[in-house]
Amino acid sequence: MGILETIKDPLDVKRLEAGELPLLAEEIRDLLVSSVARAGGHLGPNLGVVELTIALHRVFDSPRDPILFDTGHQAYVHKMLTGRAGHFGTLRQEGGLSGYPSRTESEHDFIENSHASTVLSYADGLAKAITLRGETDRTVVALIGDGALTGGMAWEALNNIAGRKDLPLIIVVNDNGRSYSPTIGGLASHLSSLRMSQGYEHVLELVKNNLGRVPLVGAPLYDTLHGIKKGLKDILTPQVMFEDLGLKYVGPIDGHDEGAVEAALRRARSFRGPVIVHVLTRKGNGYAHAENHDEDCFHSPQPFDIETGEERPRPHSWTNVFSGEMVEIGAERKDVVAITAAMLHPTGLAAFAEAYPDRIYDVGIAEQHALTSAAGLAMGGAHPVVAVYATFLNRAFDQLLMDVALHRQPVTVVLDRAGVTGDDGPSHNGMWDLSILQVIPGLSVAAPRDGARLRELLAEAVAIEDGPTVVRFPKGALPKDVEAVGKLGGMDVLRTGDADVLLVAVGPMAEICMEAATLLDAQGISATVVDPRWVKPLDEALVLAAAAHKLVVVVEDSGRVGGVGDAVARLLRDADVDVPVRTYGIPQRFLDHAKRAKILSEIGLTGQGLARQITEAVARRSQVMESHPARLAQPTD
Ligand SMILES: Cc1ncc(C[n+]2csc(CCOP(=O)(O)OP(=O)(O)O)c2C)c(N)n1
Ligand SMILES: CC(=O)[C@@H](O)[C@H](O)COP(=O)(O)O
Ligand SMILES: [Mg+2]
Repeated sequence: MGILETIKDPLDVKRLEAGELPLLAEEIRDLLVSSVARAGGHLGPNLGVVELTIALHRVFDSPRDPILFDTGHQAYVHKMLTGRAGHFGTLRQEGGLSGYPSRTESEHDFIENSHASTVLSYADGLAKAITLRGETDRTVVALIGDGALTGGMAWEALNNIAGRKDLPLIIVVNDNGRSYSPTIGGLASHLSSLRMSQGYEHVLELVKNNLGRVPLVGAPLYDTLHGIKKGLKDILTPQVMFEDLGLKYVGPIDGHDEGAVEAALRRARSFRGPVIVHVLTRKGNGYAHAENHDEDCFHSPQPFDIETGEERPRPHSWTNVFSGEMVEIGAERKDVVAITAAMLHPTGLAAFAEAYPDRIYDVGIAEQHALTSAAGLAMGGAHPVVAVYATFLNRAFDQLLMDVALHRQPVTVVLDRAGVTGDDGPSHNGMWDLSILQVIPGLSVAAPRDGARLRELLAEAVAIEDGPTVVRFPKGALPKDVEAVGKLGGMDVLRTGDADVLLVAVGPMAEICMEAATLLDAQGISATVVDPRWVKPLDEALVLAAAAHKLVVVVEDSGRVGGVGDAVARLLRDADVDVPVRTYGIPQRFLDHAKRAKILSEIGLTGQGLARQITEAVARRSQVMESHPARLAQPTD
């Protein structure tokens, strides 16, 4: 029986002899590789924190000492050491282990939000609460990556934490030099200068070979080293930088030397005040295909072959089309520049970056900065294209509203992963943008239904110079192109029917609307299908189309509250067109992780599901009309 199988609780980790830990680490790595090879998930980040997480659970007493993870994608080892190793066969499966911390899974898990750069704020609050309650024997531990440390919230929190010498808080900076790609910016250069300098290698060698293993003498010698390090300040700037902030700094520590990490953590805990422990790790450590994976060290691979490291091929995706179109646009429009928030490859901007290296900006995990910097670029005569995952735009809402739209700046925001994403759980679904964007004056929003329309609408968006535009599309494989059979104002008519139902298909929902229309024929219900293309502002032609039908159905891959359906209902009400509007979309709740297709099916966003719901709506409508012939003002569904 392996060691890992015996770990039911962090106490079991504490009981192990130091000599057993390398074998435990090996078993953990084996389980990480086999689990992610089967189901996909975050391999590189978790391989990099094996020794670090073992040390955390040997030094601190989770959950009394809360151990918090920024973003949470690197918490698989934490899950294994808190009794869940046996569940990794269900990783990221519906009803199985979440790929992020989950409060319902374990008392050892605290933060479920996968949006980066939040952990220090949680830690600040938790540490204040503990202090207020006089629980002096507790310590809050926050693990933050070097990438997450480029996010503004992290510095807001650091500023607050530095002002409180009494907070029992240990900040572990997991510095592997990468987000997906190498981390950018001034902070990263600080950290990387440390890693690259000769003097640092000497310092690390000293730390690695002497202090970590000398329990009694280690601490004073460590202080001496710190003193010496002051003399090397041109080399060890992070210490200076953090200490200038008023924060104690311990490090840099070799994050794959479990003993050294343990010693550093114990030392940091003895300070009883906010301390930064700077740990150097390697993303993908221990699995060569991840270590040597140029793009992102197997940050979040598809299922793959363990022997060869070959990932399951990814289907031709919306992102691929966006990537190619951006290169085309970049050739024609020298004013077009692109901005990524540390996700150059995942958002498809790598090809643009290669073609136009002086017109790409990677701002780090800093979406707020990305949007306001884009406003500045636009004021300077550029047309920026900011590519982010839809859910991460939430963080930059005020910047889009007050820095971009208020000044009517021609910025194009491209939202990848719009709609249900699935595997990454509730905080990753792009189900908010069509609601929050409705309130932004002067902003136009396009939702392409297929690859051909993505190319067209992206070109239209970057041609709009009197205000901001948004183009949104979902995760995953492209559907077949659906050609229009006519036009209605600026809208595409995809199918003409009689007066029964007007189906308004938002973006990729066109595919299931066409399927539903065919199924409705069999029920004797005739549906017209239109694709608005631009869902904000809505096309006035929609009013006339609606007036000619008995029921309007809007289908959107976004939260129903305040989305396109509500906008259509408002448009018709304002035009005194008294036709009932039904909206089918994502229920306004946090969706548990599961495969995208499974979630869409469960919430009725399939051809069959739609046909069934519309049939029921038409039947309800008929009953109402029979029993109350006077048309009742119909609120939206
Ligand atoms: C606000 C936000 N933007 C983007 C992402 C996407 N994302 C997930 S992990 C990651 C990289 C994190 O890098 P780092 O903090 O260094 O952790 P590592 O993966 O290196 O352990 C990014 C950009 C996110 N989760 N949250
Ligand atoms: C943790 C995080 O935010 C990303 O790594 C996310 O898991 C990427 O998901 P995709 O697979 O959709 O790129
Ligand atoms: Mg990193």
